[in-house]
Amino acid sequence: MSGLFISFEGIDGAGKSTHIDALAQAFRAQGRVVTLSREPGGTPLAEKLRGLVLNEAMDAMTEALLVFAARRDHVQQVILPALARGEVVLCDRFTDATFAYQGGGRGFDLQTLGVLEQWVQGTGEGALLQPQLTIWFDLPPSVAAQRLASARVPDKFESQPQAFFEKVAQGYAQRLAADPQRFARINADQTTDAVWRDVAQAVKGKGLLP
Ligand SMILES: Nc1ncnc2c1ncn2[C@@H]1O[C@H](COP(=O)(O)OP(=O)(O)OP(=O)(O)O)[C@@H](O)[C@H]1O
Ligand SMILES: Cc1cn([C@H]2C[C@H](O)[C@@H](COP(=O)(O)O)O2)c(=O)[nH]c1=O
Repeated sequence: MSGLFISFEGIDGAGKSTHIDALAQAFRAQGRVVTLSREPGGTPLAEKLRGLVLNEAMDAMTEALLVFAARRDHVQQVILPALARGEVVLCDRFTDATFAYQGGGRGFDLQTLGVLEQWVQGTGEGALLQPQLTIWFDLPPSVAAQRLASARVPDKFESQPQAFFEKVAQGYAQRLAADPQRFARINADQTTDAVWRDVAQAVKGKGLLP
């Protein structure tokens, strides 16, 4: 069986985590082995870098370099081996988040991010490791802020103003426009059941679940 790589994206509080476990269960019910992971993070080293990125003040380039360093370790240690074993890798965020947060939100140069993407995810002869499917939970920043206000103490990104998340959302929209086949855009401003229905439909629509 060939490996399958799915990523989940959206602004903070968009509702990704709520559905990743449910999708893992759906794949396990089909007899698939599932690797659940997240970015930044997913390895001991990358989790240390996550702690820095989410808690320390730094400029946009430092943030970009740290998330790509974490990604390199994660890709080498976890994602590629799991795909080689034929597993389903469900990853809470991947490189689209860097283009959205560091590129869109922070305004860091997109061309430089493209070079780093090639370095970190290049698999030879110009090919790039990318998810087969990216599920983008699209939620207005005002709604996400309301959801998060009652959910947890905000980290460095979650404390950003609404205008930052408007730019992050534009960053995601640009990534979708550049690679529409890979993306499923989900209206996350619905009940949890309705969002799950759309998530399941997106995965089935790609022929990844019966
Ligand atoms: N459809 C929904 N309607 C109302 N509340 C929701 C919905 N989906 C998730 N929530 C709630 O919103 C909050 C954020 O959800 P969740 O943690 O799944 O988002 P997330 O995208 O994983 O966020 P982050 O990326 O910041 O970790 C949680 O309290 C969750 O219970
Ligand atoms: C991969 C990645 C993530 N971020 C930001 C986005 C979120 O605010 C946090 C991760 O927190 P989550 O609760 O696990 O969603 O990190 C980023 O700025 N750049 C990235 O590449």
